[in-house]
Amino acid sequence: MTRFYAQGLTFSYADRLILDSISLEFCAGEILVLLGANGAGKTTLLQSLSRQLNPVNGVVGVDGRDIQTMSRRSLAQSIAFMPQQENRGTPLRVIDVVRLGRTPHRGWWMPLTRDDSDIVDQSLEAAGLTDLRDRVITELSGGEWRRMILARALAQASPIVLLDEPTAGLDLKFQFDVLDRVRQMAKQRGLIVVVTLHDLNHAALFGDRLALLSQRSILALGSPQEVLQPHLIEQAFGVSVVVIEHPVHGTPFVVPLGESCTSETQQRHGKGVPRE
Ligand SMILES: Nc1ncnc2c1ncn2[C@@H]1O[C@H](COP(=O)(O)OP(=O)(O)OP(=O)(O)O)[C@@H](O)[C@H]1O
Repeated sequence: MTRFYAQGLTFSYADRLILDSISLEFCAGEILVLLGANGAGKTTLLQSLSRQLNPVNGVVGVDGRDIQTMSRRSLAQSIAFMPQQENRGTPLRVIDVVRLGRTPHRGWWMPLTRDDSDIVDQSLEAAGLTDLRDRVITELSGGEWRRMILARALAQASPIVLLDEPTAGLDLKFQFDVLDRVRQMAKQRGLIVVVTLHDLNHAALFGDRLALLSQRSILALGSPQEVLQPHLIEQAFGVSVVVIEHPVHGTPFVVPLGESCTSETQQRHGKGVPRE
């Protein structure tokens, strides 16, 4: 079983400290969701975990090996990363881009094996792209494009999958479909999945553990029930919320009340203030 961890991870842009000595241990079969306000450092953390960025201090380790010492190929065999943004580039077909996910396993010059093709097909299906496999990528919508980048990351079939806002720009159905598929894969294949999300209720539904980033550190780490508490959310996002139980799933369900939660606001929502 793969071991993946960050120890004392510190990152700065010039003299601006973004992450201050972050330590995390990731578990196989688990989805860990990174949460935090805009600019809290979620993408920076994911990029540091995948060696897109080099920390000024600390170590990211896979099975006891510092990722800084790994070859590009061996790193790509261990860690798949779905970026938040990417240039649209040349007019390839969707299937050609997803096939690129297999490169760390076969090299540029080797033809796809039957296994490679099966994995590509499964990844296209998981991202709901089977019908769009021959579409030229310059003709994709924003959401279709994001799903293609996700499919390419899944096709890498690495034991560690890092997804930066995989649901951004997706419609309601695909927001759920994609997270559900990723969760199934994490459980079936024992993957380590680290994902950034902005929707706290999606995080509660799909995350096994949540890490809430604030002020360059991890403010809270634990189950959705442990992390999605009003005082922690207010501290991280500056928004007052109430947290109720999801009527179907029983998970925490966060209802924002707004930036300044006055007794007047609460009264309007029928919370906390007794009627006269
Ligand atoms: N290339 C860069 N040069 C300097 N500062 C940067 C650079 N990229 C990001 N930053 C800063 O680093 C901080 C963390 O950015 P990051 O993208 O990690 O935040 P985030 O939590 O992912 O935000 P969001 O929710 O908006 O995606 C922000 O203050 C951002 O302005």
